[in-house]
Amino acid sequence: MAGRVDLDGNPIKPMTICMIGAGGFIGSHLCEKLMSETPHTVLAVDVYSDKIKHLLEPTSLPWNGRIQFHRINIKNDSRLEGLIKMADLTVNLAAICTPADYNTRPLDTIYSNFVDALPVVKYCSENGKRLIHFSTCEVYGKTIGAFLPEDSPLRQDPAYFVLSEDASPCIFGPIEKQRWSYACAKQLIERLIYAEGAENGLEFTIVRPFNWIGPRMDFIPGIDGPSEGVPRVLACFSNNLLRHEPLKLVDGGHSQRTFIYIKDAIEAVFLMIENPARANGHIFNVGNPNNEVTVKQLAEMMTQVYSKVSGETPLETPTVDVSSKEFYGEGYDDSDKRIPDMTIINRQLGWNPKTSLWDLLESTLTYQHRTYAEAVKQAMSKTTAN
Ligand SMILES: NC(=O)c1ccc[n+]([C@@H]2O[C@H](COP(=O)([O-])OP(=O)(O)OC[C@H]3O[C@@H](n4cnc5c(N)ncnc54)[C@H](O)[C@@H]3O)[C@@H](O)[C@H]2O)c1
Ligand SMILES: O=C(O)[C@H]1O[C@H](OP(=O)(O)OP(=O)(O)OC[C@H]2O[C@@H](n3ccc(=O)[nH]c3=O)[C@H](O)[C@@H]2O)[C@H](O)[C@@H](O)[C@@H]1O
Repeated sequence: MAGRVDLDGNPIKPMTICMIGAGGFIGSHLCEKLMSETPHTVLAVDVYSDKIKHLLEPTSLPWNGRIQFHRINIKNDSRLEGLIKMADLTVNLAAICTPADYNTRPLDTIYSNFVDALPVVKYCSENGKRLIHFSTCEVYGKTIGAFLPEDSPLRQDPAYFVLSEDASPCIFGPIEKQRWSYACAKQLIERLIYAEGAENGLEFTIVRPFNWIGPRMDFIPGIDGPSEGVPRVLACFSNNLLRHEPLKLVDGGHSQRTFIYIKDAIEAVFLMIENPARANGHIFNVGNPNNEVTVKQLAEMMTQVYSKVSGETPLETPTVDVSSKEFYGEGYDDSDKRIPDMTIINRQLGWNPKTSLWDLLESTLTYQHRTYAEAVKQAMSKTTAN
């Protein structure tokens, strides 16, 4: 750890980071890397700590004293401002960010992604503290190309689908499509942070993750989350594979996504944390444009990879189509395609993703199998016995 320097060759001083939402998927990976590779201190704020328990106990861990857990709900806790004041930097990850909630719990979604983030922005601005705020690629909504005729040659032109921070519009569906409650709340908090920067000098960085996936993402329904819960696609498909049931393709699985390995993405956040002069005032796409698939192709690849890591033969019919209304309920809508423009992050931080989709699925599904296969088997045999 000694002699660590930033991208401009300046020594990196140890800092204190207030990380809100540290107990979630991204937070757990960020805390892990900060503890093992840097001398920084983390004030970890969340309502849950299960995913970072291995970093908090036992007290003999080499980073003992450099990570403190604060069980705080940021909706209503006066201790938050004190923690932000104690820190050099605040990283805000707290959010409701599972699509199944956007149309079924739109109020909670808007409060979580906009209203609850307001005090965090305010405290950072008033106390002259730096903020890294987690937004989403969903702020782009749909591509311009989605509105062209199916056979238009312009659909192949990157100008109509590549999503760039400083040029692409944000295209959401009508209000009754409540899917967009999340994207709209995230967009408004981005605009507020940007305005705090412009009018009051807030030092900020906004991160727009593009489908980061890996171990510890969300939950497996009925095992470490509610049986009726609907997590994001990686956990939905993992759950189907663990239970030997067909993977459900919403509206045929034609939507396209680019998936990036969490460990590649965390490298980018690291560079932002330790290179404030290059990261402040910027909005960054963080994704892997080389890993594009349709959801149907993702299902097929996950089926193949899972068979390899588990040694189990895939089902004869590995997928089944389901309507979005049946799967998510009224008010669902979808982003058609998500290719991140990498120009700004390349220029500012020299960062590029490394891991192919096959490789990231192999390590992630190995983890899923090792962590959950036995528990799922036991839960299923109990259900059969009853
Ligand atoms: N994973 C991705 O690919 C992805 C993509 C786009 C955007 N994001 C954004 O990144 C952030 C983190 O995402 P994640 O995948 O780690 O999600 P996550 O749900 O695993 O983590 C969010 C954490 O915030 C905590 N939290 C929520 N409300 C809170 C509150 N009121 N008080 C205290 N803690 C609270 C939750 O308990 C959870 O541990 C979110 O803002 C999300 O919108 C993630
Ligand atoms: O990860 C991101 O970058 C962002 O996008 C996600 O949104 P989305 O990609 O639509 O969510 P997933 O649940 O991962 O679904 C991906 C696609 O798979 C489909 N899907 C999902 C689950 C399933 O079982 N079957 C299925 O076909 C969905 O309809 C969607 O088209 C979430 O909104 C956020 O976590 C985040 O902001």
